[in-house]
Amino acid sequence: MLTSNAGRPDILIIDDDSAVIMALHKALSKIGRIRFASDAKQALLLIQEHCPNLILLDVELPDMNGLVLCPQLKADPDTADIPVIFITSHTEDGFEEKVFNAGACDYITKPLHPRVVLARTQTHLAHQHAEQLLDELVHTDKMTGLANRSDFIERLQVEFKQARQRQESLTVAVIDIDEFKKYNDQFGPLKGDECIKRIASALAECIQRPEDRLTRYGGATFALILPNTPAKDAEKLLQALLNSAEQLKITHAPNATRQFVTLSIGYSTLSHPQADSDFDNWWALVKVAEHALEESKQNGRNCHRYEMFETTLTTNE
Ligand SMILES: Nc1nc2c(ncn2[C@@H]2O[C@H](COP(=O)(O)OP(=O)(O)OP(=O)(O)O)[C@@H](O)[C@H]2O)c(=O)[nH]1
Repeated sequence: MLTSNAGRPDILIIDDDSAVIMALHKALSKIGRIRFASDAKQALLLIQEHCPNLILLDVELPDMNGLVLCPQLKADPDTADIPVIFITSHTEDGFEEKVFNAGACDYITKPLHPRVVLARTQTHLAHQHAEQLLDELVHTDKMTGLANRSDFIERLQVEFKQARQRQESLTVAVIDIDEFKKYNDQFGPLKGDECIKRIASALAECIQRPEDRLTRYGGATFALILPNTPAKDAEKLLQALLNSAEQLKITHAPNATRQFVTLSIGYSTLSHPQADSDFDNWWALVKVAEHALEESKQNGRNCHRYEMFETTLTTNE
């Protein structure tokens, strides 16, 4: 699903009363891009097309009660984080509780006061923006700007599950800078950091599909998740990664095996998973890829090695 651009928040109003829509539009058009839906069906289509930053939701919609729609949005990982503010004329006892139980972050009662609508909307947009920044911070490697190890672990679990549900293959590659200790010892840690950053950028440039995830897995090690990718397709990309690092021509330490800095890669693939299989040992796939990496180191480095992943086997680590 597409997400909204950070500059101008996308606000979705779901209401079938044109007077309410006009009033909300007037109050909020200066701070965001406003879209409308007059029923739940249309709203879901708009959300699917472009994920809004905030939703203003009427309780009584022609085709569904807002108190039913809101929990549906909260149950879907793609829409769970969108703040939902109810617009309502209900003031009876217990209603407030129902709204928050449905997953709303707030509610505004009619008649609408433009300044109150604006203030509440801005508060929740600011809160959502801060949460997004925090999430980015938690999942990003500061030095390279790539996703970090926590992101890798979380994403791999999601991709592993999806690969089984869709019965698609999933490839994981572990990529390591060769003899990096020698580089560090020769040129010092600052130059070492520079080298890691240059390699990270070169690798990132090779990744074309948005669903492929390159992460900094450890010090001088990267990991790549390739959803819906059989081993033979992964091989082409991995060769391109090896070439991209070599082409940087970063002079290695004099005692290193090669004149320029190179990479070694190990990879493995979850092939033809069964949808009903209860095998969910995603970590075993990483261990097999790591084992293949060791093989490539032993085979002279600057190469990739594949190792078959047996879903009947488990690792103790
Ligand atoms: N400059 C710098 N060095 C790091 C960073 N993280 C890890 N390292 C260093 O990277 C080196 C990795 O070396 P090793 O994994 O032991 O092995 P290697 O020298 O790469 O040898 P092979 O893996 O066998 O090719 C160690 O010297 C770490 O101290 C970092 O963020 N910056």
